[in-house]
Amino acid sequence: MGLCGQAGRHSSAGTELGSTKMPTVKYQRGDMVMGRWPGSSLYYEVKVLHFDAKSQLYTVIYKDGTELELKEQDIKSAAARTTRPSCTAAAVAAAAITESASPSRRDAKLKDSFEVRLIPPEQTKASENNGNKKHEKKEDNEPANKVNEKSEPEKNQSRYNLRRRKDDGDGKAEAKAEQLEEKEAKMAAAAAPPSVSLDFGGKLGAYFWLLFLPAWVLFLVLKVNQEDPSLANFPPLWPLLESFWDAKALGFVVLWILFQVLLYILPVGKLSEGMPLRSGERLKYRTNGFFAMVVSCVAVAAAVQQGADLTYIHSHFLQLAVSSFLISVLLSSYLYVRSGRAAAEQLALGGSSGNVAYDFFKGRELNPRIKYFDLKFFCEMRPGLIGWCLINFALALAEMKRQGLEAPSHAMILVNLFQLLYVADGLWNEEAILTTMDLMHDGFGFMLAFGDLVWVPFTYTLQAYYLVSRPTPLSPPALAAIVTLKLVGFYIFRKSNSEKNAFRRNPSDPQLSHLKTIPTATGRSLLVSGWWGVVRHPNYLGDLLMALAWSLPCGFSHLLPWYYMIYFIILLVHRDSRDMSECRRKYGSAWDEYCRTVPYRIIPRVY
Ligand SMILES: NC(=O)c1ccc[n+]([C@@H]2O[C@H](COP(=O)([O-])OP(=O)(O)OC[C@H]3O[C@@H](n4cnc5c(N)ncnc54)[C@H](OP(=O)(O)O)[C@@H]3O)[C@@H](O)[C@H]2O)c1
Ligand SMILES: CC(C)=CCC[C@@H](C)[C@H]1CC[C@H]2C3=C(CC[C@]12C)[C@@]1(C)CC[C@H](O)C(C)(C)[C@@H]1CC3
Repeated sequence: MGLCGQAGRHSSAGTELGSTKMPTVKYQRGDMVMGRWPGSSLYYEVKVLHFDAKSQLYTVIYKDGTELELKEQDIKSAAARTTRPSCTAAAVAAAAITESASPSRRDAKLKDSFEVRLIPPEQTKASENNGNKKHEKKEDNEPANKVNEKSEPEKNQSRYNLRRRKDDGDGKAEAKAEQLEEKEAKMAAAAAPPSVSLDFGGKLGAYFWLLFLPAWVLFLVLKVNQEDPSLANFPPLWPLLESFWDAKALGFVVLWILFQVLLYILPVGKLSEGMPLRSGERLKYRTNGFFAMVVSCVAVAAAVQQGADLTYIHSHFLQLAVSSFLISVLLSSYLYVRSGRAAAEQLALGGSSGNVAYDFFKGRELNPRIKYFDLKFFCEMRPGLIGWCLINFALALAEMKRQGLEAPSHAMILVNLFQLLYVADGLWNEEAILTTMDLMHDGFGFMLAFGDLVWVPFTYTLQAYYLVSRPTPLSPPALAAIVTLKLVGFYIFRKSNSEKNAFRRNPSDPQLSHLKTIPTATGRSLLVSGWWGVVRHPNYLGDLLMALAWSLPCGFSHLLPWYYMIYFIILLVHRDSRDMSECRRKYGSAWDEYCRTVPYRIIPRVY
């Protein structure tokens, strides 16, 4: 080391570089030079962004957007290039840590470090745009940098690790470093600028979806009521206007939601922590969904025992759907109005386009709460999801009544049990929802309110509705094949979701130590083996296999019971591409590396 003298002795006059002044120092802004990677003797090509005379540090940027601050002695001129000029910071770091595998050497190197600070890629663009001024400000005030300053040695040790993680001694250092990673991730997230790209076709798209989604639900509900629901039989008969409305139906929906509110606020069950927000805060959620489901089942059974006729749900399906729709519109309006008072850091990224229709549709506030009552979490997991099972059960009773059966048909039992298992599993693992896209990134607006309260209970039940008046016998081999398919799908779905959830909650979980990971500049790693090494969304694969098993019992006479399967393929393909762009933005070249290592998105060797 110690290649050059101190930068300070050169600085006096200052050099004009674009609109900003840079003191006369050895390396100038824009120079391509070789920067030493902290903790190693490897040098990589970097661009000089800024020199700070006060701290005597150069801010440099790697090819993947990672920014570091280096001492002059850790920089060589490009002519001195010796190694891997175009590596990404992540790969660089991996090489560095592999190289320093021996603990004593590694410790020595880590000690020998650095006034270096790792700056997340999100900030890079902003800092590049704002030039030197921004950097000067950041050095003094940026909390992320302060944490990094302290923790760089540990951070490098854990983050840049492409080896199997159980090879790493007693894991204590790793656990400590992972805690720091989490802290850094919080800080990085807090500093992330709002994204400007608009999903769902942007502003025009929002108008379209606002009209199309309710119209589509209405179409499906009318269609499944037709004696011949084939596509040729179009359009379905339009009912009289007064038959859309039923005050009693609205009363039932309101009662159901209030009942779920009551179960949600009961001080029963665990309080789970959500993922860190941009502010660094972690919200607490009452995860007693499974309890709510069991109590709801008991309450429904008691009501039936007392003579309640659940087939009302079948005969008033349209009115119940319309009532739920009205509630979802009221809720979305409330959410939109209250989001006007929300602080900037409480808004979802990209949730504030300024366009009323778009913001109303997509939702602005990330976690709207009334005291501790989390509206998004509640709506996503409770009334609609448990309501879905209630409706399915009512439809099984309606089938028995309509077809004069003593027990529901095999097809109806399969559909009921399969979907009950899906919902029960979701509620049993309720904590896992806290790491999904909806909870972490999406605002709460019409899309999710309508999706949770109308779309899920009134379109996910179409298979059961279809079977009420369309007997579909199943042979024993068909039955066995469908059950097997469901179980295989469920296994993939559950295992992959649990693996990611466990990893995100505790990256140093000893049970996951056999998995390989790719480090990223944000401090979080990506799983690259196990389920997440097979395809990029193994959970979607399992979900799709289950969806297939839900449609198969309804046979092939009509397209209508296959609607869920078709919708789900579209939803998941779109969700996957939304997630890919989001991860590309978050993780930069580490994400590209993951995509190269795991080339298929959902179906191995196909897609
Ligand atoms: N029935 C339905 O209507 C329905 C609809 C949609 C979804 N779902 C199901 O809901 C579940 C959740 O789906 P989701 O769309 O929210 O997506 P998800 O797959 O649970 O979450 C995606 C996130 O996981 C993280 N991630 C991605 N690759 C990773 C890797 N290799 N290692 C570690 N973390 C990685 C990333 O976030 P971070 O890096 O920021 O953690 C990414 O943004 C899925 O099982 C899906 O099938 C059901
Ligand atoms: C209105 C439209 C077209 C879309 C809204 C989408 C919304 C209905 C889904 C988005 C994420 C979904 C989801 C589940 C249900 C449906 C959504 C809310 C889920 C709660 C179902 C149960 C699962 O076990 C799960 C993994 C917890 C699901 C999480 C995602």
